[in-house]
Amino acid sequence: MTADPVLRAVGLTRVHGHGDNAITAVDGVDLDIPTGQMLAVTGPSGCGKSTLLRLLGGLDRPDEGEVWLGGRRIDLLGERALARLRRRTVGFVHQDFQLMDELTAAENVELPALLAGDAPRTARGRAAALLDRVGMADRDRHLPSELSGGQRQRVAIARALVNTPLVVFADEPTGNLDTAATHDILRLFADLRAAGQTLVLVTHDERVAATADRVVSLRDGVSAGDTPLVVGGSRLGGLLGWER
Ligand SMILES: Nc1ncnc2c1ncn2[C@@H]1O[C@H](COP(=O)(O)OP(=O)(O)OP(=O)(O)O)[C@@H](O)[C@H]1O
Repeated sequence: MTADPVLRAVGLTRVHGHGDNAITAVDGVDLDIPTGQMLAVTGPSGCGKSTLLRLLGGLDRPDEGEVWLGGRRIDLLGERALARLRRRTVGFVHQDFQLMDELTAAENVELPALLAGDAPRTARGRAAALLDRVGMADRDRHLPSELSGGQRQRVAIARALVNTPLVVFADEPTGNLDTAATHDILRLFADLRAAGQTLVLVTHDERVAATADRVVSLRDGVSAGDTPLVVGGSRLGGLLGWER
């Protein structure tokens, strides 16, 4: 067991459906994720990766087991308390970006800060700084429809960061991107990790998994392997073509 993990799962189990249609998507998973770790969850289609991610991020509740985030048990919280905690401590990045079509890039990033109670000016300032950080400062007034896939994903990452979450979760964040855009997003995740951000990614792309500190493989909802990779070293630098 890791000392003081930022995220901990104990005996996590989630069954979808009922009776004959019941599927145990996640089956007794234990996981400790220390602050600053970049963890990749891999495995074949349907093995439970997304379900596990949603449980860890408080978007879904386990049928059995516990989820601890920032030292707090979250699976027993009521809906409102969980939503409030999620807003402040969790950032989510989806494969299909899930930006609001009618809002500009800047407004998309500001929105979670406003919902969390920040003053409009504060939210605007935070959004501007984050769009700059992800290389999108010059596109802040564009609508999502006016951006490429990679640019949309960068906006989605800025949005995930706006409330300085304890953990950023990403579900196949490069699944809809071409090679060049994938490379940009991986570089951005590597920068976040270097800045101490804890990241949990779901991917079936081995190139993406290879940029993580640690890879957990799932098979039929069960952890089938847990591989620590070289941390902060040549493996990541070599893959991205740059030295840390
Ligand atoms: N809401 C749901 N209702 C019923 N079954 C579900 C639901 N969500 C997921 N499942 C089932 O649970 C299992 C795990 O699904 P999950 O989406 O977590 O897998 P995954 O590894 O992320 O798959 P993929 O790589 O294809 O996205 C699958 O058999 C899936 O069909």
